[in-house]
Amino acid sequence: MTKVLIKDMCETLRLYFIMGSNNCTMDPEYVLEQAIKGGISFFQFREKGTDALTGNEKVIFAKRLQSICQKYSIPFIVNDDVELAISLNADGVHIGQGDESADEVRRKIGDKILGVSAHTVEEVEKAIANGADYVGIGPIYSTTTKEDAKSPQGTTIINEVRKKGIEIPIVGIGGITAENALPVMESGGNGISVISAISRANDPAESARELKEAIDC
Ligand SMILES: Cc1ncc(COP(=O)(O)OP(=O)(O)O)c(N)n1
Ligand SMILES: Cc1ncsc1CCOP(=O)(O)O
Ligand SMILES: [Mg+2]
Repeated sequence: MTKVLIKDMCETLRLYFIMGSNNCTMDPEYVLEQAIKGGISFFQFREKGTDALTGNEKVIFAKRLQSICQKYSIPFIVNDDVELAISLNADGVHIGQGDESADEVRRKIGDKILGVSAHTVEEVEKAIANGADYVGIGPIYSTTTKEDAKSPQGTTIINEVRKKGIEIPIVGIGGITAENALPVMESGGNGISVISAISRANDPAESARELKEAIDC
């Protein structure tokens, strides 16, 4: 896939689904395909934590999910593992404050999409200086999906970033559901990123549809 143009990034980030094998109660390939049918616009492969696949199994699994994304023209982003992203020719990489530095990752991935997690306005400014295409801000609400997540911070940082006139595309993350998604957009977010709201839903397609409706109104 060719690089998503920055001007299209805000729209593309609208419903960002993140998933690894240990986030699913059903077959992950089925979950991803259903999520796409329900309207997700962006996908992050995040294979980490308890029972996560490693080595060749992780690579094979990543390729299967990537080919589903390619079939539907959904950008395929790899979490943390920059070398995997490069070897798969993924559309991009998402890194956090504790991962490899953003400027180093930008140097390695050229013009692929670079997403960076940020928890303060200063971290957002630094991510921009280092070449981030978008930032993930959170946890907005409380989450049990990420073992080492910080305390929930609500939408305050998103508001602060926008009040400073910073225009980088922003997605909120952490504990987001159809019921609490709208404040993320109202505070200046361009999209929501979710794991469990879709990966653990009985009907992932319906859940994605509900999330989309919640932010489309
Ligand atoms: C869109 C998005 N935002 C934030 C994160 C969290 O990244 P990080 O802080 O590096 O934590 P891990 O996901 O690596 O555990 C994300 N993955 N995606
Ligand atoms: C990866 C990540 N980063 C901050 S919170 C979080 C987990 C989000 O998962 P969920 O949508 O299930 O709360
Ligand atoms: Mg990370």
